Amino acid sequence: MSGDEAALKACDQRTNLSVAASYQAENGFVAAVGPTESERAAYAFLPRTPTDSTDTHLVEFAEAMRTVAKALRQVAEGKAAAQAEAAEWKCKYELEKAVNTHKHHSVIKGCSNCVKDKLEHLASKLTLETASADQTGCCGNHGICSRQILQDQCPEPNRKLDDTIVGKKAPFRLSWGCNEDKNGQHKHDFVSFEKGDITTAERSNKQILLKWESPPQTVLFVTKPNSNAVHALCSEMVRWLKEHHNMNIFVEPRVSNELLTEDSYFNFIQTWDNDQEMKTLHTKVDLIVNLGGDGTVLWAASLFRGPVPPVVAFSLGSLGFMTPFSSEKYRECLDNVLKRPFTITLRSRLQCHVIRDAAKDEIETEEPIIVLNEVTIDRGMSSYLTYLECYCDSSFVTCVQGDGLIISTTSGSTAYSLAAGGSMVHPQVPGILFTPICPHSLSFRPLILPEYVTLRVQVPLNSRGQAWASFDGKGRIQLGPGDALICSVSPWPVPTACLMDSTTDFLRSIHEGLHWNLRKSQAPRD
Ligand SMILES: NC(=O)c1ccc[n+]([C@@H]2O[C@H](COP(=O)([O-])OP(=O)(O)OC[C@H]3O[C@@H](n4cnc5c(N)ncnc54)[C@H](O)[C@@H]3O)[C@@H](O)[C@H]2O)c1
Ligand SMILES: Nc1ncnc2c1ncn2[C@@H]1O[C@H](COP(=O)(O)OP(=O)(O)OP(=O)(O)O)[C@@H](O)[C@H]1O
Repeated sequence: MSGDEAALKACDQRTNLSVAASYQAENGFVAAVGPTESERAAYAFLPRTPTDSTDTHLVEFAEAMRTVAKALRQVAEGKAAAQAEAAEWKCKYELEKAVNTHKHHSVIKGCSNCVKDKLEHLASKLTLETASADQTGCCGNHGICSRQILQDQCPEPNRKLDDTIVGKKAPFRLSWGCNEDKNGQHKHDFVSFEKGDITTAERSNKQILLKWESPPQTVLFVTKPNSNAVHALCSEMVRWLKEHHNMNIFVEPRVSNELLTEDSYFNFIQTWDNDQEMKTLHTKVDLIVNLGGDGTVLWAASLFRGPVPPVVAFSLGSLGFMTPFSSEKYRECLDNVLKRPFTITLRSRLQCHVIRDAAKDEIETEEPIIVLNEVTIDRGMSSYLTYLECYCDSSFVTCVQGDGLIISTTSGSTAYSLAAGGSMVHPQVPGILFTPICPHSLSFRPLILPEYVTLRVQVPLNSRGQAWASFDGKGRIQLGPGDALICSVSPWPVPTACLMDSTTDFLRSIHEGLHWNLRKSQAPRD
């Protein structure tokens, strides 16, 4: 029995005894019946518990319990803070490791600085508000602020065989609109305190434009399986891209087999054999072409745990919140995307770590699990309520008692979180959604928290049942009492090409996909 449980039991016993003793004393049969062990304890207690003070003792007891609860919460908060800090350090370590790996890779190629710059730019989470002027001059072109984030023009003396097949990645530039202030100076800082006055800088137009610096050369196809229509379209598009744009084509191993079985014409397509090769895809692929529904976009994103190339998603599913392009017009669309600047939505992702109680608070050594929609913690097969303690950084948020909890990105806000009563949020709003599933409480409204926080969801040691975490609806992991899940925004967003722009596409998807706020118009007055 733990110290807390012992304290609880002692308080409980004390209260029961005092109530029993006073009842017996008041009813005059204490002396008539032979004393049992508990009665003897009650007699011993009697001098200290006057019969008229039962209520006082109950109040004292409640206060003692509050103190115990407060102490326990403080301990848990301390633990949460330490673990959140550990998670943050782990993320920093992983980022640093990634930078070093790429640095090493590029030293071999004789180009250390450019790749390091690339990663450092990306690692800064594309913090566009605080970007410093680049060589072409910030706000140089008609108030459009731009930063070159990918530049790969260094000589590569030791190219590997597959590099010669694939060629090097096409450099591109990201631009976003911004307003200039009276002096023609654009304020990069989000908050300024010139002359002691706190002000937020004018909001920039955060619609981001991607412009290739040289033509992209390599496309990866990610396609929905078990669909004849998708397969036929994929083989037609691969042919077209090869014949009209002379592109290098990557496909998944499954699709490679299908295409090669179909026709030896497809001998030029490339694929990968193992996870290690898959992990280097982002260094070869300029663009991802996605054929399927939202689930296929989730799948494509899951292939890239680090940087993700821009995704052009053709709608071949039923809803299509993240798939704005029509497959009928694929030639026109791909011509545009390959040759002209196009707008993108930067969709943030969440990185999740599981901490096992048995592992003495150390984060599981495996890499973080990255989600584009959400991580869900639910009760699985258990018929008990889930009981989850939630912390935001080191502050206690709440205990979830219900079917579970969804921690969602803004892109995921139109998926499971929406079904559980969460708000729909524009994908470029920097936030994390905290949405309960069937909470057994009348007042548990969903929350939206800022993107910079670390969330921790803990299954308490005295939980009646297990909890289960699933990631974008897949890969369920069991969480036992004492286990915890830690989530924060990943530094690697998914850039998806827009049909129009981020806002127009978002509103279109909620109108067309969900018939949002569709109502017959009120009849005019007679
Ligand atoms: N009650 C629910 O609404 C519910 C339950 C479980 C899972 N889901 C969602 O399904 C997702 C997995 O999708 P899947 O395609 O692999 O499974 P799936 O094939 O079961 O499809 C689930 C549906 O969710 C839609 N969807 C997925 N992501 C979306 C998004 N960001 N915005 C709007 N709709 C979206 C899909 O278009 C599809 O119609 C999970 O991430 C979760 O969000 C929803
Ligand atoms: N390349 C892939 N490899 C393996 N599984 C995939 C791949 N692409 C998609 N899937 C899975 O196939 C399922 C269906 O895909 P998707 O959601 O794109 O199609 P859909 O259900 O027809 O469309 P919608 O989601 O719009 O209703 C999803 O569960 C998804 O995870």
